[in-house]
Amino acid sequence: MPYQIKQNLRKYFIMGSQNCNDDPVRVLESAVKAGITAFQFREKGEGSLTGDAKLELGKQLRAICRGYHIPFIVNDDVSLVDTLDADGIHVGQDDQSVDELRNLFPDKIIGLSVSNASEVAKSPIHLVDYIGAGPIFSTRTKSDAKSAVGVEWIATLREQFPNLPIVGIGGITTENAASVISKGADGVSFISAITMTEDIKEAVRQL
Ligand SMILES: Cc1ncc(COP(=O)(O)OP(=O)(O)O)c(N)n1
Ligand SMILES: Cc1ncsc1CCOP(=O)(O)O
Ligand SMILES: [Mg+2]
Repeated sequence: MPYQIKQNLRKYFIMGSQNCNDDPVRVLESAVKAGITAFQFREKGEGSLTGDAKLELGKQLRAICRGYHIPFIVNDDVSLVDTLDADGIHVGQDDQSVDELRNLFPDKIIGLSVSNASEVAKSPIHLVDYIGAGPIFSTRTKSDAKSAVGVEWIATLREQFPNLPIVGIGGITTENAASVISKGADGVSFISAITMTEDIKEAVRQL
């Protein structure tokens, strides 16, 4: 794997066209130029593209990440991993199982969401490259998000897994990102902190 996963989790931007008021290609270009360290293509939910339109957008976003040498991770959609030559896939507890994904993609980055101790207990943590912990704060971006769990969830995970790459997600802003890192996360992941800002460069800098 050409990436240092902990370093690449530092400023992990997630986006689909449904999150953008502007052209998503321009939004991602601005974000990578400003210094994001990883990108997740999450074309999902109300207003999102499907079929060929989703694929075409994915190709453009993938090319941007390649040009800037940052990992391009696909959300949920296993069929896109090979088609877009993605660096990895992120799945949640109700998506395709990590065991199956690890068999399919022995050398790709696999990320898994965990929101509480019972999810940790039933997850093959040893098979994943990183975990997405959250929602840490309340979010309006994901309509079916679980309740916010708070920054202590990061501390709990860090105590249980001293070396596991951990990224916080959910309601992360320029104001609260530092509190997530101070509890032991390797990085922060965010959607609206970038897609809803007037100044992407400044938002990435502050994050
Ligand atoms: C980095 C990161 N962490 C968590 C999630 C959420 O994944 P999931 O629970 O599968 O929800 P959806 O994003 O699929 O709606 C994530 N995408 N990325
Ligand atoms: C995909 C996802 N998973 C948990 S919260 C969330 C949405 C994060 O969006 P935002 O950074 O705008 O709160
Ligand atoms: Mg999912």
